[in-house]
Amino acid sequence: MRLGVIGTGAMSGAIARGLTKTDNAAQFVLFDVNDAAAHTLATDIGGEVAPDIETVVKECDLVILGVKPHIQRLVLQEVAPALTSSKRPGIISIAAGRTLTAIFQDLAEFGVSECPPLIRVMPNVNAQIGMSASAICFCPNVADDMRASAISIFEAIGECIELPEASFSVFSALAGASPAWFFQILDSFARAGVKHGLTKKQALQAVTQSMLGSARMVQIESEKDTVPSELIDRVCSPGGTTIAGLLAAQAAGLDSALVQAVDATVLRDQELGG
Ligand SMILES: NC(=O)C1=CN([C@@H]2O[C@H](COP(=O)(O)OP(=O)(O)OC[C@H]3O[C@@H](n4cnc5c(N)ncnc54)[C@H](OP(=O)(O)O)[C@@H]3O)[C@@H](O)[C@H]2O)C=CC1
Ligand SMILES: O=C(O)[C@@H]1CCC=N1
Repeated sequence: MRLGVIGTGAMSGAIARGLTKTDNAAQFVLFDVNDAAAHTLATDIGGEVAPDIETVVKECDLVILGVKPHIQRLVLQEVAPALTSSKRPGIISIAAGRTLTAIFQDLAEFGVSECPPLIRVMPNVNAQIGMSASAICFCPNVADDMRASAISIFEAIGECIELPEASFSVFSALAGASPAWFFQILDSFARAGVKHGLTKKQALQAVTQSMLGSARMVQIESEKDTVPSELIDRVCSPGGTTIAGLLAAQAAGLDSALVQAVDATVLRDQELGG
């Protein structure tokens, strides 16, 4: 399969780098206004750089639009002329907020009368190490084999669930944005460790391994229907250290800070939608 990428930045780069470490045999055709960015990625993954967007669209089976949401309309204007031929690639948007309807409305304004096969995916940056949590949804006209190809890409670089588009905003918060929050949480814990005398490296190693193990524990225990609150109780000894720390974190607004983070992300995602 020939996989096009328009906009070879942080997220597309993570997808491409992650995919080349799997046995998914995609051949990449890349384009970026920043020619150096496209060439760097091409060198890393063994792909080719196209001279323009039209070439990417004409040569590929699936094309990932990897530009920021506010740039997408501009890119769709350049994509549109190549979508009038009978062989049209699947267009995969990974942009936060941008709905399938908004994407088709833009294309229609640029002369595309019949909706092309449009696919929306919300991946995350951990795609680079095969650990993305991705959601996918499709326009009704996407053929079964194209759906399967798109799903196979995102399953190769982590987990991929089919989700109604209406749930994309909250998924974007919980899975698309959350890596940044977890990186922040790790960094904050590591600083607390430094405050108490560990080196930054020791502190980061301790808290990273603990977070990894805890996430895995939740995954494994959830198969037995054990919920996180039961796991919390297993750690909190009566009159012990953990409950003292947990209550202090809650008094400082831990729960409400996380809910507010999700609320703000959902709101911003919806603002970016049109
Ligand atoms: N970063 C993440 O973790 C995630 C991002 N996303 C989505 O992925 C998309 C890309 O985000 P991200 O990778 O962070 O952004 P980046 O800025 O890292 O990458 C975008 C790339 O597109 C290039 N570009 C800008 N304009 C054009 C154009 N007209 N034609 C071709 N290329 C262009 C940029 O070049 P230049 O830098 O020179 O402008 C840049 O190299 C966004 O829509 C975002 O919502 C989704 C999930 C997670
Ligand atoms: O910050 C953003 O808008 C993108 C979408 C999800 C993660 N990064």
